Amino acid sequence: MAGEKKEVKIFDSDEDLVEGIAKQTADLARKFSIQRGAFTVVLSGGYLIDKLRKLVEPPYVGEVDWAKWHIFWVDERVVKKDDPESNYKLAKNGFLSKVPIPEDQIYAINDSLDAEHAAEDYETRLKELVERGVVEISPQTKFPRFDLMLLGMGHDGHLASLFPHHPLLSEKNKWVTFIKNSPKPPPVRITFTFPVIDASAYIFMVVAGSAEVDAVKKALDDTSSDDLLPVQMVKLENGEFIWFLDKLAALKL
Ligand SMILES: O=C1O[C@H](COP(=O)(O)O)[C@@H](O)[C@H](O)[C@H]1O
Repeated sequence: MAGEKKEVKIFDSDEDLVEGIAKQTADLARKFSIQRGAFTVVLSGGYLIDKLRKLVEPPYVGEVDWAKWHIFWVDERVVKKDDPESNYKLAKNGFLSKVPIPEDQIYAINDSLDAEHAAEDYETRLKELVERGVVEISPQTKFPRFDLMLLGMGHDGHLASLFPHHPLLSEKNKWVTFIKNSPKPPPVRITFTFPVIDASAYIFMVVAGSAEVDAVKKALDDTSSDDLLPVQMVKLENGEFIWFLDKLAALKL
């Protein structure tokens, strides 16, 4: 695989969508666990977590080698882990508490730090995991290369905490950065940068329901615009970007 491969999958029902996500995630988990003895997975917040619900049911829950999984967040709100706004809490309640991933392989942000230091701390911890060979490094760009990012998109086309027209869209050096004026509350967050997202081996972009129908249309049909949505700015250097859409999200395609 060289460059970016794109695919759009449209599912007739929510059940088919969650089944499709579970099957392809389990297939990738097997592939990477065998190939490299680890499977590094990056989660977003939002309703993505609910769409992982089949993975925690038979047959997947019993077949997946959860001990190989390492969990990261593409973005996190700078709040305590038990705050209702926490992406960690969302994932813990909806997914992580239902599968036997070792606790020390779940890399939540340090919620005792302010945004700037939490971002620095997360980047330092990622560097240690690269040193230990848990997280791969892109040979081309030297940014960390995660096996799979399971992501959602906002109705304004944002992914992670990379919002339209925000200066963070042009961050080229940092792995993890922070934002204090997020247009979507809460305002203070940390986020992976584009170079990290672009180094991924696989991205599953999961969009369901009608709220993002216009963003999906623009993202997929209006690729030559000079006003690109953040999701359109992803350029995988050597990876596969797969859209998982339900019929409502794909209605205008
Ligand atoms: O604030 C956020 O929003 C996006 C999209 O969320 P959704 O509720 O529209 O699914 C999410 O991907 C991101 O992780 C989160 O912090």
